[in-house]
Amino acid sequence: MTYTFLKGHGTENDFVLLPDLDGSVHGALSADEMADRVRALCDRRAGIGGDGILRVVRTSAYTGEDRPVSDAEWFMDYRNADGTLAEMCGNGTRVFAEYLRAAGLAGDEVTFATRAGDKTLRAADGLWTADLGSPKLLGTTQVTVDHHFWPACNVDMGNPHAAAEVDSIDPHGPIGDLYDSPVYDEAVYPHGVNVEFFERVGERHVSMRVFERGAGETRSCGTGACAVMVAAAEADGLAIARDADVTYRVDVPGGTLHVTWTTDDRILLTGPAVLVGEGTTSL
Ligand SMILES: N[C@@H](CCC[C@H](N)C(=O)O)C(=O)O
Repeated sequence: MTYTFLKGHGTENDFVLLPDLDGSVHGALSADEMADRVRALCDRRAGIGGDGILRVVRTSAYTGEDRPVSDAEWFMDYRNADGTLAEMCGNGTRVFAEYLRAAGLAGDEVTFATRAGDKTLRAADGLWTADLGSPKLLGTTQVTVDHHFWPACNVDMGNPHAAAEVDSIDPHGPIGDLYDSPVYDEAVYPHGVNVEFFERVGERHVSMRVFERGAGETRSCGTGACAVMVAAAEADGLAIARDADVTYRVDVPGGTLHVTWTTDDRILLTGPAVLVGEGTTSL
């Protein structure tokens, strides 16, 4: 059986998109079969290659047990490259919105369902801004690489994050190459965690690297950038004492994102979304 795919990315966090509007293409697969298909598609040598999958399906046509309760027409069915489900993907929301717009299924503003609730995105000046809702600051935890350890801010952006401020994110420094997951507290994160390391570049300007749950080190992570911004803003005393919207620039290996924390406690993620091509596959 062949089916259509597209390839896209947001600051080089790259995805295979699977249009499956009425659920008839992938909906009949068992959970294990779908996980196998995701791994095959995301394989960078034998497949298309990607950090994850964005399946585009009508909310009413999604047959998974975790079907969201939502009036939104479209559901962003996100899966990590290793086949696991994830609640949220910030860069993915922009690429998903870009696909809907390019396919004539939405305009410059769209709301769709995700496993972390409905998300609204708006396009302006060639970028998309995603309203990712309120962050949850859950205290301090610890992450370790080799014999180095750092305190990290536990931030829930719909998916779990540990954001650690460090002196340097240089791969030749203590963080190293991030081939393996940093060690984290499994009691705090029983379902795994995305680990971000960030360093200060200037005022309200940071640079980060990330080890993503289910994907390894990636070139960007949108929710990770939001978690980093929240951690930096908290350290800067802006988590509570915020009398105006606050924006941080977050540099990632694949580009630049901007994250705004509004006075009404919402996180807005702004960045690019690119569709690079499409084709058919039988993977
Ligand atoms: N890259 C994404 C996050 C994707 C999901 C993550 N790996 C998880 O398992 O929570 C982003 O841009 O937010």
